[in-house]
Amino acid sequence: MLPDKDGPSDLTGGGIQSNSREDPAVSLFREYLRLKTVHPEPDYDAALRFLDRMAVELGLPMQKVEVCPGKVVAIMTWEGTNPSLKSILLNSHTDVVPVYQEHWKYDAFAAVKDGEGNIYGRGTQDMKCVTIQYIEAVRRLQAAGKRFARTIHLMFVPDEEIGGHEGMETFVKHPKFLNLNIGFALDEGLANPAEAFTVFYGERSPWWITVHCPGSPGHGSRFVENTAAEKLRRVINSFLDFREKEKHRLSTTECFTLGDVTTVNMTMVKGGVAYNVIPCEMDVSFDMRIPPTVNLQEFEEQIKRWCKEAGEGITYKFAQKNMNQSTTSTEESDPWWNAFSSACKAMNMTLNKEIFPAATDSRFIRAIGLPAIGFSPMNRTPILLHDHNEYLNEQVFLRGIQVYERLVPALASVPPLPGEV
Ligand code: MET
Ligand SMILES: [Zn+2]
Ligand SMILES: [Zn+2]
Repeated sequence: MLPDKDGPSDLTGGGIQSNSREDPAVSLFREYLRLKTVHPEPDYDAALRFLDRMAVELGLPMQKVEVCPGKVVAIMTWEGTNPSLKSILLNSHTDVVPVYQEHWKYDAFAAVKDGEGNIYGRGTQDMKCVTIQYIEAVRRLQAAGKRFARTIHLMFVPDEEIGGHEGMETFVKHPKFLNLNIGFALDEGLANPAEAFTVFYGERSPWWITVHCPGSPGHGSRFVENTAAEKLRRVINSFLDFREKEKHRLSTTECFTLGDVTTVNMTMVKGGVAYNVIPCEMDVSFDMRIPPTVNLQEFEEQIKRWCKEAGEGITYKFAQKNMNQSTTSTEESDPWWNAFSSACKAMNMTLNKEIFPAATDSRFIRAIGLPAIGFSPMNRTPILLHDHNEYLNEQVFLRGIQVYERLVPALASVPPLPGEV
């Protein structure tokens, strides 16, 4: 491994303080990146120990709720001067996706910083940056002696990357979640390679489907009728022809982003036992992401037709089927959006409003009727989440703290809404 410019002591992690030229917030970020909260066996205990220490440093109480065995949600609370008002949620997940280490320039869990200040590591963009930015913004606001009317909760959840079933999806139904009395939530977004920042007011619905094709078996040397493979081919053709159409619609429609079309990707195929035995069944799986503007009932009818037209006995099963298409208001008259967008405007930030192309825990928050905005303050940054060599520049990271230093007060100072005391 190449030594980075702060010297080798920096790579040891733990409590060792790095070179004095580095901002302590950057050192803390790099320390958090070194925790291996990576699937399939995330070290959630390490994250919880880290967060415990942060809560002590910030002098904030932290509750831990074990929503499922071994799956703990941690919540730090900075009480407002009027705690009866609805609170602000700053949400982040602690888990990260696996890496193909052989394709990385550096150890994906060493948080190496290169000569340009780019910090490499799994989670630099998704979304350990945001976790530390929330913490650092709160630390600085406290140091400046600030207090706000509304209570602020910093929530740290497990399992987002594997669907959130034993994380946010379960926790939003828990009485302790309702006790938080949340009025508005911030969660993750995406980097933007240009000068603007992207904000997300809704998400596409993830549908994960496996289509099962039964067929007549027989010897591999014959023209057997009604084989599983023939049916599988028609199914694949229907799904992938639709994929082509949507891809074309995206490339030919001005101002469309990925969030505005349906993506379909064939991600798994299964079947067969030997070269010369025609199999009696074959399965194919697709990852589909459907924009909130699509009628989901009609979309499923179309899938049914594709299966029916492909031959007899074809069935399908969903592993993931999100039916909630709620979006969050971005009308100027909406008090939350107004506070958010005005604070950004005051910092001369340009915002691009989009539909999130993938899925985040925001979908569970919106599904219970709460407004949520997906936002990770990373401009001038290529979108590298889940990719090899994921990185974030330290200057962009530090600027993000300043962004939250303005956003959090604006949201926590939204005047009482109709119905609030
Ligand atoms: C659909 S579960 C969410 C897992 C991950 N965030 C994704 O969008 O793929
Ligand atoms: Zn994420
Ligand atoms: Zn992710």
